[in-house]
Formats: sequence, structure tokens, C-alpha cells
Amino acid sequence: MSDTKEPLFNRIALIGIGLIGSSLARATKQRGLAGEIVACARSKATRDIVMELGIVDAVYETPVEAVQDADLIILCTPVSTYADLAQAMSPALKPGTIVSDVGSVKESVIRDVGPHLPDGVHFVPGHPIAGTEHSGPEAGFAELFDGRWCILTPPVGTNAAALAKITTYWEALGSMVEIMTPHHHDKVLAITSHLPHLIAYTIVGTATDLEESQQADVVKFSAGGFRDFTRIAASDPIMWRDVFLNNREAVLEMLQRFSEDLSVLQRAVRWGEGDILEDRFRKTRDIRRGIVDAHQAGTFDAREPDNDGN
Ligand SMILES: NC(=O)c1ccc[n+]([C@@H]2O[C@H](COP(=O)([O-])OP(=O)(O)OC[C@H]3O[C@@H](n4cnc5c(N)ncnc54)[C@H](O)[C@@H]3O)[C@@H](O)[C@H]2O)c1
Ligand SMILES: O=C(O)C(=O)C[C@]1(C(=O)O)C=C[C@@H](O)C=C1
Repeated sequence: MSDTKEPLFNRIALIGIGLIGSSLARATKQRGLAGEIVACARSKATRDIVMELGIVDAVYETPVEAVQDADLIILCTPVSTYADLAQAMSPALKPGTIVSDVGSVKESVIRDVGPHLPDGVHFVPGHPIAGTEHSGPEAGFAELFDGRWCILTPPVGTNAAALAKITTYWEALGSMVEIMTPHHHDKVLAITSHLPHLIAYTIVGTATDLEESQQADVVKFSAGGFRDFTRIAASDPIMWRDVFLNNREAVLEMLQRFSEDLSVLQRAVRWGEGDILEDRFRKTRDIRRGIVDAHQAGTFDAREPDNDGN
């Protein structure tokens, strides 16, 4: 009798094969989680690259071809494409198929995808809290999800077996799974991910609007904090446009609070109120230390948040 383990899924279809899709393809293949991995990419150039990279078994031009006979479909494109993709692939979906995604916002995804799925198809939205500023199929790597959180936001009434299977899949990719409501997800991510990106895009934009003489020195001396902002501000413009268009309420709420807090610091700088500045900076340093401690205890994130040794 053979002791070869059955893969978790017979056929996984990845709709969109950029940073996240190609990382999923690589990790799924490396860990033997699917009998077959197929993808959908619109351009021939991308399809050629993906086949050359050898990360999938087949790649199709249209979603309806790609999802044929798949038992797991994962949307890995910018979130504004989800409604059209769900509509396009729905005629090929069979009862029992699981549809998931990796989108950075969740309430809009449920709104956009859910109505297009036929009865009996299980929808389990997800979001790996892992990424880089790079995009495209060459940017992916198999270890991306290792030791990172993956948040699942199953709608009320989600099939328990489908939820358990997606949980097992992400855990097999090395992630830690947390389940929450899409509303809670969007609020938390608005402050931990979306606002930081908005601030990075702003500060780098502000620096590039300076007079020419100052601009040259911005580039020359951007070795510290500013350089970190430029990394984040290099993230994909389409993906991030879609995040802000689809998490408007939560981002605006966090932005309002942020602006108020910034005004307090602005006032302290103006009036030389050192105690206010010091108090705030001490509190934030404690928060950072708490995050690192939780990380080292294995309760926050199994990977170093950064490599600065703090
Ligand atoms: N980059 C990150 O850090 C990160 C992290 C977690 C989740 N996400 C989410 O993952 C998703 C994909 O992001 P990414 O970083 O992999 O982006 P990416 O730009 O690297 O890849 C997206 C791919 O989708 C393709 N695409 C766009 N529209 C398509 C369509 N209609 N049909 C088929 N393919 C299409 C693009 O050509 C591109 O190859 C987004 O929804 C994003 O919110 C990104
Ligand atoms: O590390 C990065 O470059 C990221 O921006 C990753 C990051 C994040 O903000 O943490 C970006 C978007 C996601 O939806 C999830 C993860």
C-alpha cells in the first residue's frame, strides 16, 4: 500500500498571477497541496512568463476556461476586478467548489462576489497579511506566507467544511489563521495597512514637490526613515487605488483620527511643548517594544517585523 498523501485539492485555479497569485502557486506546488495548479492571465506576455517560470501546470486567457473542474478558485487580482471576474466564471462553477480571494479589503469583496456565485458554491474570503512593494509573477516567492497571518472573513452561514478546508490550506502554507467579520477586518486594516500606505504615498509626494535644490539632497540622504517610506510608496498603484476606493469609510475614519493626533503634535512643536512630544514618543516606543516582545513570544508574527534589531 502506498503512503503517498492525497493533495488537499485536485485542481486550484488562481485568477491573476502577480505577486500574491504566483507566491500561492509556488508555495502550493512546493508543499504538494494540489494535484494541478492552473492560472488565468489576460496577456500572452504574462502567460509566457508564467509557463517559463514553471510555477503552474497550465495558464488560460479567460477566467471561465481557468476555473473548469477546479475545486478551489482564488481571486488574486486588484479588488475592483472581482465583480466582473465572478460574473464571468460563474457559468463554469459546480456545487461544492470553493471560491476564495486574497483581497486587501473584505466588505466590498463580499458585496461584489457573493451575488454572482451559484447555489452550492462555497465562498470563503481571505486576506494574507503578507506582501512586498513588488508586483507581477516574477516577484512572488514560496515562503511569502510562512509565519504570517491570514485573515478569513466567512459570511454568516458559510459551509463549515469549506471553512475548515481553507483554514487547513493556509496553515499548510505556513500561515496562522484568524477568523473575523469583514467589518472588523476593514477597520483594523485601515489603520495597520491602508493608512500607512496613504501616509507613505503622501510624504514621498511632498518630498518630490520641494524645490529642485532640496530634491537632490532628499535623494542623496534618503538612507533612514524616508527610505522606508519610499519602499512602501513604490507599491502597485492599481492595487492601492482599489483599496482606497473600496475601504472608504474606515480609511476616512482613521484618517480623521490621525489628523487630530497630528494636529496635537503640530501644536506641541509650534509652542515648544517638549513634555507632550516626549510623552507621545515614549508611548509609541512602548507599543513597538510590545509588538517585538509578542513576536518573540510567538503570539504576534513568527517573522521579524524588520531587521533593525529592535
Ligand atoms: N501586494 C501585497 O502586498 C498584497 C498583500 C496581500 C493581499 N494583496 C491583494 O492581492 C491581490 C493581488 O495583488 P498583487 O500584489 O498580487 O498584485 P499584482 O499586480 O502583482 O498582480 C495582480 C495581477 O492581476 C492581473 N489582473 C488584473 N486584472 C485582471 C483580470 N481582469 N483578469 C486576470 N488578471 C488580471 C494583473 O495583470 C497582475 O498580473 C490584490 O487584491 C491585493 O489587494 C496584496
Ligand atoms: O510588506 C509590505 O510591503 C506590505 O505592504 C504588505 C501589506 C501590509 O500593509 O502589511 C500590504 C497590503 C496587504 O493587503 C497586506 C500586507
